[in-house]
Amino acid sequence: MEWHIKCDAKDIARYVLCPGDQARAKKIADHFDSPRLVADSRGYVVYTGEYKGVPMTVIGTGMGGPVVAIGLEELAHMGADTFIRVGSCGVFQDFQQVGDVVIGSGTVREGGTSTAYLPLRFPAVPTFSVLRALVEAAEALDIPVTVGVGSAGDAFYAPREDNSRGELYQKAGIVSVEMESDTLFIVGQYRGWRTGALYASDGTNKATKPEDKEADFRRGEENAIVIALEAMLKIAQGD
Ligand SMILES: O=P(O)(O)O[C@H]1O[C@H](CO)[C@@H](O)[C@H]1O
Ligand SMILES: O=c1cc[nH]c(=O)[nH]1
Repeated sequence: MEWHIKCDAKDIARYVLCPGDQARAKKIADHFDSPRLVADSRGYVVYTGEYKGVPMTVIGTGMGGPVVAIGLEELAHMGADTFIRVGSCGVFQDFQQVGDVVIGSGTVREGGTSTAYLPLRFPAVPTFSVLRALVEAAEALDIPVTVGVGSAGDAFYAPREDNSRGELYQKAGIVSVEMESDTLFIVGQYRGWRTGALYASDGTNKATKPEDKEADFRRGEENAIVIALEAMLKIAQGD
């Protein structure tokens, strides 16, 4: 029995979707046939079921690098080896709207947890086969996505002296800001897991917001969920 995620290893699938938001984990599990809540401890909620015949697990980790590292390490102890983060993000580019889906091709490492695994000179990037599966799933579903480099760090409400960081990231073409992909990619690199990540834009960092931000975000969230599920299905079918 793992220390934080209390369940039987036979309740964990090899293929894992890992949002931060526990409510999103339930939404993902609702796409499974016969989803079962297999663990609910220390803020982690874990469901296992089948998606189109393939056993999959979804974990709502909560926010930030430490809980992702602990949660996924314990799932890996129980046999998981492929992880797709289904997250939300803020954005930097003028063309990006609330509800857009971003697929991460890399992450600027601003969080602390990943540095306990590999120094900052290691790039935080997804596994190519997972990135490709995500892009192909989006194309097959005819859902437009932005593929690009994002950023992830620990401090959602960090005080900023000025907007120089935002201006730099906009100029450099950075397309997302969230809190877990740096940890996911680096811990995965170190442990030999396959990882990928996509995010629904909540537009937090945009100056102009659409009238109905909530509805637009929820549409993007559902799009990210179905892209992730279809990508994971293709990965599993290829194994
Ligand atoms: O929607 P999730 O997956 O939680 O991701 C984003 O949302 C949280 C912040 O609001 C952070 O966890 C950030 O990474
Ligand atoms: O970390 C995050 C997540 C969503 N939106 C943001 O602006 N930041």
